[in-house]
Amino acid sequence: MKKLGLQITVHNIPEGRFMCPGFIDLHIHAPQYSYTGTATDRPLMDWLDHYTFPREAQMQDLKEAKAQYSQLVQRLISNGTTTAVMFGSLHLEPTMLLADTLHQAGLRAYVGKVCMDRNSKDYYQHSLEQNLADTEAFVRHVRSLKSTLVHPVVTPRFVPSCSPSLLQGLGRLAQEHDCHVQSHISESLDNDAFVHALHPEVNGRDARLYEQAGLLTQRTVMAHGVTLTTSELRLLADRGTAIAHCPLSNFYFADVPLDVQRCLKAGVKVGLGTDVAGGYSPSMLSAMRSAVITSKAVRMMHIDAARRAPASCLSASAAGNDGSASSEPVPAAGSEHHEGSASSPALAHQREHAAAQQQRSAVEEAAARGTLGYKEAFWLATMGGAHALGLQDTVGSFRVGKEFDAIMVDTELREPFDVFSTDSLLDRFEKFVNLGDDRNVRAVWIQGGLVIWK
Ligand SMILES: Nc1nc2[nH]cnc2c(=O)[nH]1
Repeated sequence: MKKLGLQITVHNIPEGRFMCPGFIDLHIHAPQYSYTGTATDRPLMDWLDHYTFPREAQMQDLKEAKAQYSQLVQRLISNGTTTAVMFGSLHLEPTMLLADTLHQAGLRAYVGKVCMDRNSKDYYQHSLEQNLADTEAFVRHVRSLKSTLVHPVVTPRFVPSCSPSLLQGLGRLAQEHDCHVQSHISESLDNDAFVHALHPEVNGRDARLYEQAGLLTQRTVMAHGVTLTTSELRLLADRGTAIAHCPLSNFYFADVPLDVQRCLKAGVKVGLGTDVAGGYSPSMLSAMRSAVITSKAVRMMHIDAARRAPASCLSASAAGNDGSASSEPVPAAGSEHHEGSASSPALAHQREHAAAQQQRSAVEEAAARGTLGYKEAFWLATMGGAHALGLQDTVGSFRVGKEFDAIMVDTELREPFDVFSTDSLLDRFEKFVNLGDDRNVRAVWIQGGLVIWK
């Protein structure tokens, strides 16, 4: 280093500590931080009206907003989050203040003013024109910070809150200003029912409305997507639109779990989000654990469905996934008798035997489905998020030429887990992912700058 004329201090990392890439939280609502850990008792549409809109509206008190946003940003960094994709609130000033707070703290962030022009109370919705004008003003404000870390995001809240004209206008703004887009898509059955009542012309499908408005782009991150159909997943993949998987909040709102492997197989980019306050933890370690548990639950559901499927379904599914006929079709139990058939006990026994065999195969097939482990969850929380944001050459892993967004993890604290001489470095890493918390995150760097040292 001296030869190169560089003044560099070399630090040796003590035994029991390691560095890893910082976490990328792909979906979080900043003005919901104050009630994180409470308000876990209502379904989505009710939860929004009852808790969320009133609390977000309180951000108009700029002193309160400053206090809450500063605390949130410190909490995120302390937990090892180095990039966050954030919803602000409906109002312009508090959301500009949020962007300023992120800029001052040095957190890498994509942040948006929330847009809503229907289906809320008057105190928490604006006209189409005001939403568009404020979004433009917000984009200009963030760009005026000249930050390489904080970027504006065009942010329609979700279809129930945004008229088609607003969606269209926001699609135009995103294109004109070359911005990222964030929203919610197909989050729950109550969302889908609401959208169906509003838009029977597109069969109530969020994806169709976003597509029509030009909001599905390669810079779009859509939260949830649990009820997306296969053709909608293909559409997202074609457009380069990513899904922010928010497994913890899905347990509360979603009705069905997101099958991450199905999304990845369809070519959709997937990362992880905390979805504070729908998700009650701001920690990405918690999001990783919930992602692993969700994928185990998806496998359980497949196994259970195979176990419960009546023989008639199994004989249909035994036709194979490609729809081709199986070599020995098994008439369904209780189906119309065929020539010289059920009267023979031997034939009935043969059918029962074949059906049981098919059921065993279906269960085995379901049990053989892969699930996410801690390594895959960690990948989603780092490289998955980086791909979702188009930052795969900038952050998410350690590679020459990337920016240094990193955390130093200490596993020697005896808190909140123990390590033993028998533990390898990989064991320590797995314990951190499964058992660790912010106490283990001893230092955080973003774009090479130290932002916390504890
Ligand atoms: N989880 C969640 N879903 C939403 N859908 C629309 N708004 C929200 C929100 O604030 N949180």
